[in-house]
Amino acid sequence: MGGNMATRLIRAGHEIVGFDLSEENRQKAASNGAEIANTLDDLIAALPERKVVWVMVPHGKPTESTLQSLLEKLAEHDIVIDGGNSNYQDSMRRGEIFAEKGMFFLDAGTSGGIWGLEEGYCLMIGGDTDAVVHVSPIFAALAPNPKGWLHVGPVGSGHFVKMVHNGIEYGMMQAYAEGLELMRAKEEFGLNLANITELWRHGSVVRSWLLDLTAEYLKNDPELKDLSDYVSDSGEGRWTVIDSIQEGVPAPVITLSVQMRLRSQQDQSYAGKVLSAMRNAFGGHAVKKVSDE
Ligand SMILES: O=C(O)[C@H](O)[C@@H](O)[C@H](O)[C@H](O)COP(=O)(O)O
Repeated sequence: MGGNMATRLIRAGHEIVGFDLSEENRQKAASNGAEIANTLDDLIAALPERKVVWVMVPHGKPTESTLQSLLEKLAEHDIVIDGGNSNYQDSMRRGEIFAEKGMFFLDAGTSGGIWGLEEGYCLMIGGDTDAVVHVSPIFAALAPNPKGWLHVGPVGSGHFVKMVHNGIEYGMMQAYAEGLELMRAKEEFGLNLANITELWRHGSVVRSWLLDLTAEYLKNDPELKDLSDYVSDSGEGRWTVIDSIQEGVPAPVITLSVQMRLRSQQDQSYAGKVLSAMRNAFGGHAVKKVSDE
């Protein structure tokens, strides 16, 4: 994703120095017009004064260690932007540490995925206002249009808003998935789900980007035969649920959507086996064995 963002910035006339641990990614960025650094030190040395570094690495340890290195290597007034899906509480903590050294840390919740290069990225920015203004040409180039980026609040708020955005993403995805499964089960109507999702894209109340992508997928592969029903998760859904509990704000749809993800990640659930065992024990009801499947 960082490579695509660099490409979009270069297309808008920005000069980019890029560093990636993977040689392949470095070469790709070079072929798209970025100046390539072979180490983080080289990257910092190549940047002009009031250095601006955009970090786009997986959240957790990779982000933490990259930011720690930058803290040691950058100087007062420099600006670091974390565009990954970091936990907002980590971003608040990092904001304080950077501020102690007179540097600026901005958290940029970034939505757009693999489509962002052409469609633009939606950016939710947290941090110091002057620093945001200083780097605003970057946000303007990455966003689809002037309304596609926003300084939402103080440091941490960008990743908080992105976390909630992803919680909503979970709920929307789960609702579409359930509706499609119900229509598929109604065999007597022989419903064509590719045609129906395409239909809903035009004037329906439930049209959306997620629906656009679903309709396109089903057009090419209506039975989804090769896909497993295992659905991974990167953490933002879980954090949204934890936050809703801490804030005392009910979020039943998002919570159940996250629970469904977790269920999808189990093969044979132990809880299901326990239910089966109890039902058999109290009622003598027949059980289905793994060997029956
Ligand atoms: O807005 C976006 O572009 C997406 O939300 C993006 O950030 C990413 O695809 C998700 O983080 C996946 O999240 P899960 O792995 O939790 O489904």
